Amino acid sequence: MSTRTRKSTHAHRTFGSSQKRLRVLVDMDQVLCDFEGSFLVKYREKYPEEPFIPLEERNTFYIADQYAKLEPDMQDKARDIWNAEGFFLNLPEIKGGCQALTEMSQMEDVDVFICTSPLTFYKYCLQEKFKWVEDHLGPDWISRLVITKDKTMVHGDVLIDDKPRIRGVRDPPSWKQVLFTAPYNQKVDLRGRQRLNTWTDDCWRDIIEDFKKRI
Ligand SMILES: Nc1ncnc2c1ncn2[C@H]1C[C@H](O)[C@@H](COP(=O)(O)O)O1
Ligand SMILES: [Mg+2]
Repeated sequence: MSTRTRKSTHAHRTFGSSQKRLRVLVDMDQVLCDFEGSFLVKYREKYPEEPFIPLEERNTFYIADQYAKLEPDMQDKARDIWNAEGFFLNLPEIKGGCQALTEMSQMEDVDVFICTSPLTFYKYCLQEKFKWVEDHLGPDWISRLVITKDKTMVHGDVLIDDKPRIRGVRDPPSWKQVLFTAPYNQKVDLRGRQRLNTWTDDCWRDIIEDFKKRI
């Protein structure tokens, strides 16, 4: 079979139906991959004498914004950590995330895509995101990876994402955000959004079932 006509069982099953299906978009950084935890470990290894911000005291989405307040050059030191080769590739999984994604993709009438934004300094980040997905979820998921600077441009019913405020050219976006809990979003106004605290219980399943009833 040629590459053009070959379809994985997964893709065939999910794209072939005319029935209304729930399209779920799932973010990577701090939803599937532990960006914050890994940053802190690597930062402290590289700068053991410098001040740092413990995870529970992180209060801005962008790490650099909070580190800039410590000392003027701290945001550059922080940026060097995630701009380095291998940072994205070696991010540990947020516990239970890949298992939940696999199970979600097997739910009836649900299509799951990964939707993530790259760094503007994209030299390593782009290819490492693809490799991370292949390593942790398998090669079939490569065709389900959407990398965009503007998530509002991606069509979906639900976006599971940790970013407190997601803006882009489309306002409102087609999707409803489910806010995945992270240290810096604990106190934000939910503005009608649901929250998902963890992948390790079955709450995500209840949220998806609830959205299925609404489409
Ligand atoms: N907590 C974060 N601090 C700094 N930069 C971050 C953080 N989480 C994600 N990022 C980076 C990594 C990505 O390139 C973009 C957007 O991430 P996304 O999880 O897709 O919103 O910002
Ligand atoms: Mg994120």
